[in-house]
Amino acid sequence: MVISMWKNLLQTTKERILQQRRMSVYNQAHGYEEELVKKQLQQFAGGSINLTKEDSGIGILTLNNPKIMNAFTGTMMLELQERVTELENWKDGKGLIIYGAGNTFCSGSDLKVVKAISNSQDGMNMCMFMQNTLTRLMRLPLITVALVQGKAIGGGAELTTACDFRLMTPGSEIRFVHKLMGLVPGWGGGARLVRIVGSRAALKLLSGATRVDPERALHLGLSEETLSSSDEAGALEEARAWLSQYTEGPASVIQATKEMVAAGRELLLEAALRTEKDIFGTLWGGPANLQALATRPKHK
Ligand SMILES: CCC(=O)SCCNC(=O)CCNC(=O)[C@H](O)C(C)(C)COP(=O)(O)OP(=O)(O)OC[C@H]1O[C@@H](n2cnc3c(N)ncnc32)[C@H](O)[C@@H]1OP(=O)(O)O
Repeated sequence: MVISMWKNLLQTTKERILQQRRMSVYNQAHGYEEELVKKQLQQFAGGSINLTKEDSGIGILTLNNPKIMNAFTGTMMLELQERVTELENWKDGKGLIIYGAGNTFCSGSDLKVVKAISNSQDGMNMCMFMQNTLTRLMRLPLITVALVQGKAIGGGAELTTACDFRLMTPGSEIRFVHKLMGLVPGWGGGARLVRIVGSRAALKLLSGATRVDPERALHLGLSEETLSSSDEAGALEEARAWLSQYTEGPASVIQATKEMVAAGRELLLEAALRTEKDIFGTLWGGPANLQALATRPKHK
């Protein structure tokens, strides 16, 4: 009886955590009609977003539209949402690397799409769609890395900020060019950049449309490390090795760790503490915890 009540409570807690993770920033109450937005984005086809899930628990997400520097068409935006849904449901997942095909990261929105939807309502719809998707990406229970080769420009720079970490290859750059387009970031990259580098550095990068090379990115805390390889296979291998330092161990523990940090990053202290308690409750006395106790570990 007590055990079954405990199991029910645990299940309810897990469902609440899952629900929080999938919560969208925008819904109908904000005048956002997702099905209409999807129909419109469907008209702008090209490129793809591919996902490979490796046995190690690391997923590789490829932005694949190299003819236009992996710029996002409408169908790529839709596919990104689908892949994020798939990753939210990946029970054995622990980490994710996002990179661009053809040795370059992403040059933002496809300018053809930008021109075609240059009225205010359509622009706002695309902005809400991408904010919803990138917020869910940021909240994935996986440790995420943007592997920046070549250029991460405009929306591409914004996408890097939805990842937990950025790794850059020699000669690469991250650049928020929005000002030069008469814009500000709209995919959530402005708000996230402030949280990563602080408001003063963010203001400089955005108002100067500054080219951020690997050295400067390291100095600002925008990048974790400059990799030594510039070629795709070598850089991916280095990124995998870097990420593996943090994904060793059971998926349940890695996922809980990421969710706890995401709560600490996003919520006010009391709400973050309650979430930490809920997440702790999903692990305490669980298989990984019992197995660790059985080995009577010493952490010398
Ligand atoms: C969310 C808000 C946004 O993202 S607004 C969009 C912001 N992005 C931009 O404005 C990027 C514009 N493109 C550029 O500045 C340059 O193409 C960059 C990315 C610096 C690359 O320069 P470079 O290495 O010399 O290559 P390139 O110019 O020859 O480009 C190769 C082909 O790709 C194309 N391309 C590039 N970016 C886009 C894009 N965002 N949308 C559509 N097409 C793009 C170029 O036009 C070029 O094509 P083509 O060879 O001229 O047919």
